[in-house]
Amino acid sequence: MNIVFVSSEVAPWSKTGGLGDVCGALPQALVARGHRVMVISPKYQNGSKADALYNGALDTCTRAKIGCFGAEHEVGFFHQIKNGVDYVFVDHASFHRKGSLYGDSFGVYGDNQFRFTLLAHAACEAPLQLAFEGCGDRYGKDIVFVANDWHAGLVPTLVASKYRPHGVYRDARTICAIHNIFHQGVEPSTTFPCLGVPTEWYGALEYQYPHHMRAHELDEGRVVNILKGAIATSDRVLTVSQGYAYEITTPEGGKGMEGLLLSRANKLDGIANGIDMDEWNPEADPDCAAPYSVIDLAGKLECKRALQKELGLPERDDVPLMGFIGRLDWQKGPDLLQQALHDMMREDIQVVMLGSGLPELEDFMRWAEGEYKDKFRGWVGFSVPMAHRITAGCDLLLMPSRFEPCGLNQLYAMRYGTLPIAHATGGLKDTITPHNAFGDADKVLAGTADVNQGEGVGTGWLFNDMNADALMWAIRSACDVYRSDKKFWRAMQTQAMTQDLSWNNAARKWEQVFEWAKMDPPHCG
Ligand SMILES: Nc1ncnc2c1ncn2[C@@H]1O[C@H](COP(=O)(O)OP(=O)(O)O[C@H]2O[C@H](CO)[C@@H](O)[C@H](O)[C@H]2O)[C@@H](O)[C@H]1O
Repeated sequence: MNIVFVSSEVAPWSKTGGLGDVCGALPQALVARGHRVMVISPKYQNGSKADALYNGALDTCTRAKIGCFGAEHEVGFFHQIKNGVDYVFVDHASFHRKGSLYGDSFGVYGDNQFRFTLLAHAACEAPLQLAFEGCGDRYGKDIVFVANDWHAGLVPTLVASKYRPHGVYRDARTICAIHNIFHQGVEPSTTFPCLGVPTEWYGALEYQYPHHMRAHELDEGRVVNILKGAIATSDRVLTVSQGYAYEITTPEGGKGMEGLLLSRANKLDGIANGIDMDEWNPEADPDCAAPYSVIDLAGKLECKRALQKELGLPERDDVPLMGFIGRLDWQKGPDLLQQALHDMMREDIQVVMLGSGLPELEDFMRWAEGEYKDKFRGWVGFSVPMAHRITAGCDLLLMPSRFEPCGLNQLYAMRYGTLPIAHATGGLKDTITPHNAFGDADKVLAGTADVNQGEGVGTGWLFNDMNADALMWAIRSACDVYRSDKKFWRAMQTQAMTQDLSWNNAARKWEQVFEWAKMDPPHCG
């Protein structure tokens, strides 16, 4: 199949979180399975040394003129092949600015709707227009589009409204891939004429907030919601775990989309993410102090000592060292660690948090470090090498997410023999097997345990209630095993490290969804 991913981020060129990781790695796994895959993303330039990442991408000299926001805008396309994938970067002045991908210290950019409208239009044109010199024909019209999150969400709506009625993309299918339903691309309904979507399709994008969410008596709560349009017009909807696929059909998890998603339940699937086995490989991780594997974990202790040293924590082998890596926002639940801090610090443990986000939580990390000098470190910022060192050097990884569509850090952690302690939600619940005190550690260590028959020991701890008591219960339970039963701990590490977390597994399931999409007639248009 010819498959075209559209995404606002793709690692290593651009990344603020898991979306970048997925769009960097999954396409390569699909290529390895014999597909032709293109990834389309903006060519961000912020004046830092990260701009050089795009040096390998060559100008295709193809330009597309995009009619939206009351004018015609010209975009360019840059192209680079990596591991068989065609990475295409859309070039426009609005992607060149200081700050991060979506905003700067003043908040999110006011023109994000414009920037990502351009991306979606450009992505629809690329398979028709781009012929890569020496690399075969155009992708053409018989393709599968994967529109990731709201930033790419106009793609299914454009295919249905602008192309199919004119006989283009009749054989193409569109998949709306939801990595996070929290962000939907919502703007006042008056912006609809700017989007370049035919007028009669307004209803696909319209969303009306319920009464209690409106500002005043005269506010009708009408908006254009790009993700809603994608869910309504795409041929299938896919999200990144089965648990989350269910949660988004409920009022608690759907963020207003639950009704529409329920109506499309027969076209909704959930597939847990895999991980990039080369980038996250404890046997060859250039950011870590020593290599190690499930056969010989000696290097993990060296990584722990090196991390303690780097952070200026007491270098003790016997103390459980716990990490947190993630955006400091409501989703990831760092405020729960804030609430539980004093209880945690009463235990004989060490904690390191890496993250950036809400200023009050960044300040909390700085304050906690001063308050608990021997036990707590807060690393404010975004550092991929540091994330690797924490993943390798810690004994446990804390993931108190309020909701988590899939989560990648717990997968990385398990590969590194670092056991996750997580809130039982979404993909965390799907991918972590809870500690089973009745499991057979000997069999797990010998590689003969039948995990489906209850012989597994588990790969981490899950707590059900989103409160400090539940978190502390899980932390104490984990510390208890860590201190009192080294063999059981080793067995849990073994079970965690020997799982198949590769993308190949997930890519096979994505392929199945593409096939189902191809079998059905187009949903719209
Ligand atoms: N300060 C920091 N320094 C260095 N690295 C940092 C960092 N903060 C975060 N990261 C990295 O960013 C990535 C975060 O990935 P996640 O999947 O956990 O979350 P995210 O919410 O961004 O993704 C959304 O999309 C993904 C992909 O589908 C889903 O798994 C997830 O549940 C959903 O919320 C990891 O690679 C992590 O190491």
